[in-house]
Amino acid sequence: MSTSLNPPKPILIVDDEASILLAIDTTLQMAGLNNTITCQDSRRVMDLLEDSPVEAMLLDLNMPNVDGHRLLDDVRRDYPDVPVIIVTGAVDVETAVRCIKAGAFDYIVKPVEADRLITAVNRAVSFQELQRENRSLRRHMLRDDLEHPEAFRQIITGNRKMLTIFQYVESIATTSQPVLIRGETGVGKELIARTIHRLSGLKGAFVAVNAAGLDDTVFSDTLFGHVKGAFTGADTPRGGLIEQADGGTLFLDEIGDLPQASQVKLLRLLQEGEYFPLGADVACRANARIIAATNQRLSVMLDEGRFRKDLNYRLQTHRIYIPPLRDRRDDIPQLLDHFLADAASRLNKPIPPVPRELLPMMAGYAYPGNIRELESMIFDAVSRHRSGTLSLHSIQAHIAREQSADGTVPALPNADAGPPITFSHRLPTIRQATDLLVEEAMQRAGGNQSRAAKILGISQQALSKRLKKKAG
Ligand SMILES: Nc1ncnc2c1ncn2[C@@H]1O[C@H](COP(=O)(O)OP(=O)(O)OP(=O)(O)O)[C@@H](O)[C@H]1O
Repeated sequence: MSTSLNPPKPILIVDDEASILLAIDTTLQMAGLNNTITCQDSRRVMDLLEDSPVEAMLLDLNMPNVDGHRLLDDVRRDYPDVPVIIVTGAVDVETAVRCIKAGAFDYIVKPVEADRLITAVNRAVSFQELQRENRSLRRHMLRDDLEHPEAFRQIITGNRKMLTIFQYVESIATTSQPVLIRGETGVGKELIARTIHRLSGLKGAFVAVNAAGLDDTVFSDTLFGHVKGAFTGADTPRGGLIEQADGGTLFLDEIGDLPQASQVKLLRLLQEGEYFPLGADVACRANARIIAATNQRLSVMLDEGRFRKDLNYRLQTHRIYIPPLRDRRDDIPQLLDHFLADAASRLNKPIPPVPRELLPMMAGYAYPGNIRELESMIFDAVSRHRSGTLSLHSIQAHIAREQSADGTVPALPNADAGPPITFSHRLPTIRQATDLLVEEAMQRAGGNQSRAAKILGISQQALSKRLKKKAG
């Protein structure tokens, strides 16, 4: 069995027997599918469909007046997008084959088993979602622009790959299926998750849970809550965050850190739409869209058996990979302007003019912490700024520190201790200063031209030219 959020359109149940209508309706309601319409008079079905579009239809075959076979033909002809699930007492294979040939989506024999019914309805709802998503994707690919650019305002980018992600986000935002967002730390996974929620039209809240470092008990208590007496100190029952996300989005960050036992519970939540608060014997139903994120390579974790394959499979109905900043360096100038203005406004300062060297320096760095790192480098520099142009000192020191930490280049001695260059009374000529800089960079890079070029914020070819000129 799999679960769905309530579909946007109702499920129409048609049967001439009131008791069966009630039984089917109750089964769906108990499974959380409470957007239904029931109809006992088959003559009204086509009018009903004309008045209000439906997500899927459950149809009895043997009914007085208009029978199910005829209705199936009419619905397939006028509403070919509506999946029709036949629910009938007829057990013969010929009838089943005839219905499937006529375009029925599924065929269920009475007495109806709850699991079988819910699976069929969820399959029909997922099918509809997929259809909507396909249509939306096609629309977006053809349009090549965004329908709701305002929803992406907080995400600064002009990068082609990111814009394609935005189009994908628009096309999946309204489905209820889970989304898995992958990408290194600080690339903007939560920003994208929030944007999906904003575009989803869901009325409930966006609730974020970070799974990093939580053991199974803490994770379960945080997410699912507990009943009174579940553990020492649980004096009152408490609802979990899943309750707060009811009708909204639950954002599970750092999903790769989930302990195995919690992975099983999350799988149940995704598959059955159910969870157990700690200490409870009776399951509760959840109605939240799940978005998960990870900065880990799940493929490696899957191979090593640290992440469940079934959970991975269930989570990644929709997958988004956000590239690291070093793979979209064309965004750096825009981000720089944005974070300068943002830091100045938060610190209540005017936006400082920046030296020409800043951009090349920033463009040559690898940003292991991605956009969060860029943001904090700029904030730090602006907070230290007093007057004149922005000092590069803190930024240079940060880059040197990071590069030495990951072994890219040897550390700058006392990088934090003072201004990066001190001048004697007589200034060097530009040529002399450039030669000295190149020499120093080559020394710090241990003779490696590509590293030295990175330190200097120029291309390797440009450095190589300068070295040749110097030698000549
Ligand atoms: N394109 C962007 N434009 C503006 N700000 C951004 C952009 N991408 C990320 N940020 C900012 O960078 C910071 C990190 O973003 P976010 O928390 O969404 O990243 P993340 O990938 O979820 O990180 P983590 O894996 O560490 O949880 C936030 O302050 C966010 O506002």
